[in-house]
Amino acid sequence: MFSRPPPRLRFQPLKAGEELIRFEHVRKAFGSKHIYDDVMLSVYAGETLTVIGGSGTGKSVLLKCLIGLLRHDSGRIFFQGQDLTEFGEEDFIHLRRHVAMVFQGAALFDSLSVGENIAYPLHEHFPDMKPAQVRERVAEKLALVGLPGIENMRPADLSGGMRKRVGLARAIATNPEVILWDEPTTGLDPVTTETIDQMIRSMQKQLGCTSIVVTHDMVSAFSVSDRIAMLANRRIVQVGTTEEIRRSKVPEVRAFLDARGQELGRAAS
Ligand SMILES: Nc1ncnc2c1ncn2[C@@H]1O[C@H](COP(=O)(O)OP(=O)(O)OP(=O)(O)O)[C@@H](O)[C@H]1O
Repeated sequence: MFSRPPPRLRFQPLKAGEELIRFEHVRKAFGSKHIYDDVMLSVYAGETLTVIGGSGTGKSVLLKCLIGLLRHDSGRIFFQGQDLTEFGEEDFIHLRRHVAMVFQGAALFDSLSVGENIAYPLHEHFPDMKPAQVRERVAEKLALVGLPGIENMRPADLSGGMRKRVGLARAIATNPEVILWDEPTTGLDPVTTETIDQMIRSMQKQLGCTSIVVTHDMVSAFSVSDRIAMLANRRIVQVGTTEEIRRSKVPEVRAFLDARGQELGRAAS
């Protein structure tokens, strides 16, 4: 009988503040288009780190390389000291039970109900889970994102904000320790944006999750982050606390913030 090899990932419970993820001299190109020449970045357990940068600088690609949806060309990506460069697809499937991604646009399956969408990763990662346990887990996660009892609705009937929250409920169904947020507030109105920002913060406070957020919404970035890293010129040009970034003299960061000064001014007024 075919048997799966044992997962390579040895996952240990996290201690807040310990280095959890490290990008070391990571390079990535698509054909002749160089995305990263030398990306260096550490992420610490329990923090919310936001990656900012202009359009097309490779913010989403960074998240995808971390969970094996894309492979980097050289350099190393470590997760709890384990080198993901050596991981195969089976290992990444196991990793994605611990590191879940909330996709831009939620990426729900329109042919499935909300409940079936949230149950999907449970079937993938816990095939022996009993139907009653699955139903209970789905209900628990929907309640956590403030949408109790909508299991039977269809994704097509949901507002943009609701879709994002269902996408979050699906991402956290397996109780992951790390949540990756790809443009969580893009295309949302200010009130819904504030709700999603609160969700990011509450995942950290209530569940102790580590979050990596990718956004070009600087109001959200300053609101949710412990630290901010900026991607420009194919590398991380600065990483620091929100205050350090606000007062940054790094030219790429300054230019990025100044271009968004109006947006930030509006949020402050
Ligand atoms: N699978 C792929 N094949 C080829 N090119 C890709 C692929 N994925 C991303 N790219 C390219 O890599 C670059 C970085 O993409 P990425 O989505 O990470 O940008 P981003 O910084 O998240 O931008 P945005 O803020 O506009 O979403 C873009 O030029 C994109 O077209």
